[in-house]
This record gives sequence, C-alpha cells and structure tokens, in this order.
Amino acid sequence: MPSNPTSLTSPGPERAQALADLERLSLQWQRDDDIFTRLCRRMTTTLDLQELMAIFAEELASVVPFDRLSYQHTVEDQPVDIQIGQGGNHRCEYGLNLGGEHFGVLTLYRRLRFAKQEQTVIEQMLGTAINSIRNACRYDAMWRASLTDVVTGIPNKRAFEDALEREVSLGNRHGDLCGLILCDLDRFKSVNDRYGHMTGDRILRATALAIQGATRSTDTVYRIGGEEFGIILPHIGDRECILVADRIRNAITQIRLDSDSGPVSVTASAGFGIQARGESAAAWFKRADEALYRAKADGRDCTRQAEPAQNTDIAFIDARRRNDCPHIAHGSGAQELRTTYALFRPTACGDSSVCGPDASPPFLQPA
Ligand SMILES: Nc1nc2c(ncn2[C@@H]2O[C@H](COP(=O)(O)OP(=O)(O)OP(=O)(O)O)[C@@H](O)[C@H]2O)c(=O)[nH]1
Repeated sequence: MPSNPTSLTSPGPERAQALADLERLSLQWQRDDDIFTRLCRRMTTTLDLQELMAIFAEELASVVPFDRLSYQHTVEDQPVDIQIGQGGNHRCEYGLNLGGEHFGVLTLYRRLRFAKQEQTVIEQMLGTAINSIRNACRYDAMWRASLTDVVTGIPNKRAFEDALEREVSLGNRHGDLCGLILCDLDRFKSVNDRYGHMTGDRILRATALAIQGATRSTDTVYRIGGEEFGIILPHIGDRECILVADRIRNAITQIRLDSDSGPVSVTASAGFGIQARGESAAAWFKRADEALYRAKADGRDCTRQAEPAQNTDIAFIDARRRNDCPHIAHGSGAQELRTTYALFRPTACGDSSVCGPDASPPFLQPA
C-alpha cells in the first residue's frame, strides 16, 4: 500500500514515493498466485454451474486430493446433479448456505479418510467459492424460469421454439425424424366464461399432466399458447403419431374437475406432422398448425394429419451433396440451400457424381 494514499494528490517528492509504492502494489497483486486468489479469479469467469464445479474441483485437487466431487441442488424444482470423478467410501459433506439461503450440497469422497487439516482447507476454499456458486444458482434459476410456463409449470413457447430448431438440425444431420403434435382445447373461452378463470387455469394444469401421462418420457410437452400445447416426439412414424394424438385427446376428455358451477370437462383438437428431411422448423410447424386448423374446421374433438412437405427430399439430397463438395460449403435449411446451390453452382467442382450438371435437381434455378 502507498504509505500515505493522500500524498498521491499532493505535489512534490511525497507524490513520487506514493506512485512508486502503488506500482509495487500492483506488480505484487499481478504476481500473487496463491490458491485462494486464483480460485476467486477463476470462479468469476463463468455463471455455468457445471463449469464452476469443474474449476473448483481442479483447484481443490491441487491442494487436497479426492476421488469424487458431487454437487446436488434443486433449482426451480429441477434437480441439478453434477458428478466429477468416481469412487471413494469416506466422505465430507457440506450444505452450502449464504445469507439464510440454501445453495445445494457439496460432497467429497475419498478412499482415505480426510484429515482435520484437509477439512479446514476445504472449508476455506468453499468460503472463497460460495459467492460465485450463489450467483450461478440464481442465474440458473432465472434461465430456467424464462423457459417455463407459470400457469402449468411445463416448458413454454420459447423452450418449444429452441427444441424444434434443435430437432430439425439433428433430423437433417442424422436422418432421425421426429413427430410434432399440436393440441388445442375446444371452446376454452366458454369454460372461462362459465366456470371462471381460476377453473380455466386448473383445467390447463390438468391438461399438461394428462398429456405428460399419455406420452413417453422421451417426448416433451410445451404450452405454446393460451390453450394450445405442442408435443415433440422423437423416433415416431405417421401411424404411431396419430395413435398418440388420439390417446392425448382421450386423456384430456377424461379430465373431471369440480367447480362451484358443477363438474367441468373439456375436449381437444389435434394436428400432427412428421418432420420432413431438409424442412425448416417454421415449415414443419406450419404444416402441423394447418392440420390443427382443419381439425377445428371439421367440428373439433378430432385429429388431422399434416399435408406432406413440398420439395424437401430433393433439398435434403442436395444437403448431403453439399457436404461432399468443397465448393458448396455453407447454408442450412431447404430455403437457404436453394440460394446457396444457385450461387455456388457455376463454380462447382466438376465431379458429376457430386455436383455435375446431371445431378442438378429440377427446381434449383440459378440466382
Ligand atoms: N384460464 C385461462 N385462460 C386462458 C389463458 N390463456 C388464454 N386463455 C383463454 O383461452 C381462451 C381462448 O379462446 P379462443 O382463442 O377463442 O379459442 P376457444 O374458445 O378455445 O375456441 P377454439 O379454439 O376455436 O375451439 C380465451 O378465452 C383466453 O382468455 C390462461 O392462462 N388461463
């Protein structure tokens, strides 16, 4: 520390001395690499709990070896379970609390019992890390809340859109196609009008549960509108998808709620479509939505299948070819592919089996 910080602002030789002290201090700080300072610096570089625990484990292992670190917590009703390393039958367990709030349980395992001195260092390191762990837990809670519907507690429209995009990328890359069911309660406005909004909310919650109960654990259910639900179903074909859509509608029809104005029940309409190769998320959703619209127009309480996708098979073939051809090296989705193909076509590599003139899909026109 400068011997007297106020001399930094006073003219004369005292200021020169204070500046020299300050410079020494800053150099010393930059050189300081004790374990606690380093841990503190590294723990502020991320808000991701998994990364944070990896940093903590790495720094701790450099002073107190251990076989396994386990961190368990519940954020927004969802379990967080991080495991680093394996083995060890002795354990030290720490409940992480700060300002009266709980931020999970961290447990260290080892074949050899932890000595008292080691426990002291572990506790000091946890004391250094706890603020960063708290910040990461809060960030995680906010992030999860932004993807969760407040009425039903299931993932919301934003989560649905992310998931649909993810499925489209996976489907186009691996050819493993998914089903999409859109399910909408019938004349829900009249339920609200007749039984009240609170009962309407209870119906929405019961619907979410009914859909989850009628689908596999690998399927995901989202509330994507007022009384509209989206269900993404991996590894499914047309025939199975219609059965699931009807099973969902049947489960919704079974819902019975008591209210001041008598028992409440609802029906639902559904539209579904299997993702087509090369199809964009927006186009896939639009097909399923049009099918739902037809189900409503056909009198409700029924399921309708989406029309087949347009041209996407050819676009998918082109996507495969694009990967093989160094001249056609970017873009994704059928729409973009057409442009990409048209732009890059004139400079194609000349290998006719990959991108020669004979292989040109008929709908692709030069830009
Ligand atoms: N209770 C409750 N109602 C909601 C919520 N969000 C939207 N709604 C209601 O859902 C109803 C949707 O009405 P409409 O879009 O006319 O559709 P509908 O009455 O179900 O008719 P169809 O879909 O054509 O069968 C409206 O009354 C909205 O107020 C919610 O979070 N809770």
